[in-house]
Amino acid sequence: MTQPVNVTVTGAAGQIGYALLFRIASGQLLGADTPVKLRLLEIPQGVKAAEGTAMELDDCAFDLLAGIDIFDDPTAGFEGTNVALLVGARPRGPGMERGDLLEANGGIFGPQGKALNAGAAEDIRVLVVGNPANTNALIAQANAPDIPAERFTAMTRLDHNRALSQLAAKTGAAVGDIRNLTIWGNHSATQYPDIFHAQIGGRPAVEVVDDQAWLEDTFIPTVAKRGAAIIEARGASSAASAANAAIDHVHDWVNGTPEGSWTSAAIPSDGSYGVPEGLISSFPVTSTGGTWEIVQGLDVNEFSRARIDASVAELTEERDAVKGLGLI
Ligand SMILES: NC(=O)C1=CN([C@@H]2O[C@H](COP(=O)(O)OP(=O)(O)OC[C@H]3O[C@@H](n4cnc5c(N)ncnc54)[C@H](O)[C@@H]3O)[C@@H](O)[C@H]2O)C=CC1
Ligand SMILES: O=C([O-])CC(=O)C(=O)O
Repeated sequence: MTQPVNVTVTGAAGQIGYALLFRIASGQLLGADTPVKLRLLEIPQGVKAAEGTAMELDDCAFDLLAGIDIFDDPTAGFEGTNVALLVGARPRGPGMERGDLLEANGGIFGPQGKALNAGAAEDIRVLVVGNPANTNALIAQANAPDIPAERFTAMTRLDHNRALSQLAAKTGAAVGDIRNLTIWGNHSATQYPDIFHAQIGGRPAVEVVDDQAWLEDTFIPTVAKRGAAIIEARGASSAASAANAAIDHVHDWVNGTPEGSWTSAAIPSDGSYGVPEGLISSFPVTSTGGTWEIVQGLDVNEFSRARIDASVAELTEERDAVKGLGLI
């Protein structure tokens, strides 16, 4: 049997944690041949609930689950870890401004970055889910100077999947017939879901849709504001769909994206498409050999350019704010 892979999940006792852990343990994150050891990291108040989840994981008798450990200290929680899913974050409370939220999360992602730097395995890969995900990833990365910068990523796969589903519903196509959608920018309401390079059953998606008003007035805002719509409907933020997207992101990162198609992930910019180098921004990406690469050479029309620029401007502001707070 192959060596188990150590997977640390922070915020393990939260709603996304509950939707995520069972799927990791069943082999959906890394594949049906890869045993996993789960490391659940919580704050002290969350440890008891994490213990309950661990009992349930035991009760599933998953073949691939080689062990579960629970921690309330990041240094111990990230010791030897290969895959870190940073889900736990400080939600925005009443009256909190963006700056307050960034500062509160700096208190989480700064120490977690240091702990990853101190003890994670050589091949560590980090996915940040906790919001504001892109900038939290930047904070963790800045605190982990010995880990290659490209190992820090943030999740826009939920946005990507939401866009796929909306496009399928509009056109009557199967989700599996749609290729090469892109989410650009920040995981926030400024994100830009781009269908200009997408294909549906081999035809350009814009041609199949043939409805610019729908694109501008329905598709883009529906995808960008879906998180808020879920909160409104469910009384709680997306959890199972967020966990599903985290599984998709890491699975494709480790096992590769299918030939001839790309997905979306927020990864450190190398300056491509005019996104300032170092910002953790969503791009069209493929993965081969365990490394994300930005899809190059796409024409960006004026409509797309303005929207990409607006989201990237927000990311730049967030970066400047955390820099001002001394968090990076
Ligand atoms: N990127 C994306 O697409 C999405 C991101 N999110 C974000 O994911 C995050 C988690 O969401 P939920 O699971 O619904 O929240 P939740 O509030 O149910 O759970 C969060 C858990 O994190 C724990 N936690 C807080 N600080 C921690 C720390 N320093 N170390 C370890 N654990 C810590 C809490 O005790 C709690 O159990 C939120 O920030 C949410 O906004 C949610 C949906 C989609
Ligand atoms: O909007 C939220 O607070 C949760 C989130 O990130 C999403 O569902 O996309």
